[in-house]
Amino acid sequence: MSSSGSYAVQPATNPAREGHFAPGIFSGHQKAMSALSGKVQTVLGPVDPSQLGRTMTHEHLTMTFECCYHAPTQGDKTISEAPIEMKNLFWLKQNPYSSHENLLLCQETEAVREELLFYRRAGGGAIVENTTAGISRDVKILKRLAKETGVHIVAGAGFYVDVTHSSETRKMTVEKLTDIIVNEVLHGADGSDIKCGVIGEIGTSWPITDSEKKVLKATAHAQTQLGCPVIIHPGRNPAAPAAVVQILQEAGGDISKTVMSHLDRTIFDDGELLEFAKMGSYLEYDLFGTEMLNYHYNLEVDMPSDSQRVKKLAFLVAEGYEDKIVIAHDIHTKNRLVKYGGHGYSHILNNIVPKMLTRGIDQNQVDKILIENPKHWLTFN
Ligand SMILES: CCC(=O)NCCS(=O)(=O)O
Repeated sequence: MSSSGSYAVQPATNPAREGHFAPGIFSGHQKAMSALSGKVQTVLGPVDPSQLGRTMTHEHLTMTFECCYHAPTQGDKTISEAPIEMKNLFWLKQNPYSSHENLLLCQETEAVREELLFYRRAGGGAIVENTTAGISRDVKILKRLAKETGVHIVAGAGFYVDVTHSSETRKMTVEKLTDIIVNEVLHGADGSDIKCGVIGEIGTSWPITDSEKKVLKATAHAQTQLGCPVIIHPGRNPAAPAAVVQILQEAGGDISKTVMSHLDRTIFDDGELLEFAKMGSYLEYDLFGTEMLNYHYNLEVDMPSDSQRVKKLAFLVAEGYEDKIVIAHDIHTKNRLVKYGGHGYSHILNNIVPKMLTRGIDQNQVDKILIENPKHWLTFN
């Protein structure tokens, strides 16, 4: 920021910024950036960061996950194709990706609306909705939900994992991808004027594909121009988060304003976790409420329990990372909703916070994790 409070555009000496925009377009961005500086951009418009309150930094309110359907064993084929029934809820908890119906969160807007009202009553203020291109983002529904529930909702710009990239997306240059992302933040997404307030979740696989590498570079370039928050979905390998950060860093991204999601199923070794933490991103434990015996996307992984997640948070706090931790549930299937016997969007506030307080994390640290860290991350530079 300049002393007059307006955003000072850096000279184009950063290689990540050079040559990507016609001067006319760039000065348009410059104007919008000064308006967003110091604000959080929700689907209802920019707000003062102090208005957010307790914030879940990684949720979905409407999306489809058919891209990631996991075929069940032969014996479970019938349940997998049937509508969801009470008697199959335990099966669904163990096999969430093997039921077609379970992957259609987009059919549950009324239930989600009701559950956001529970969330407000439980003391929740804001939700970051990470649905990006490839898993059916719908910012118009997000705007309606924000209006009807009073929950601040921040929508995500950009692209999910490679398997969802269209052939058109794959052919795009980094410049074109950057333009799309910048446009979703400055002008609106999904053919509307409803604007995204974060880039991501940007999807990556393991190994990271060529198309994903282009999207990561575009993410860094867009972030450099916008001064905005970024959130990443890493591949399922302990080396994946650092590999992503390296690509973002080399492309000029601001790692201190980037969240690395899904660490609960990605890095297990404490030494490796601390090595990664040193790279400077926010560290996100966002699968609270998910407990399953076999994690079908990577059978090598033992999905942790909520108690183990809390232990990891306490470890990171003890190691001095209380200013870098953020948490969420990452609800992305129907069975996670209260309507289907799941934990819903208020589980952390109702059940995990009291547990944190008995496991060496004090109220001030809880407030940092739920209020201060999300606020700083989400505020545009
Ligand atoms: C779209 C939701 C999402 O990607 N969730 C992550 C699931 S997992 O990779 O952690 O299993």
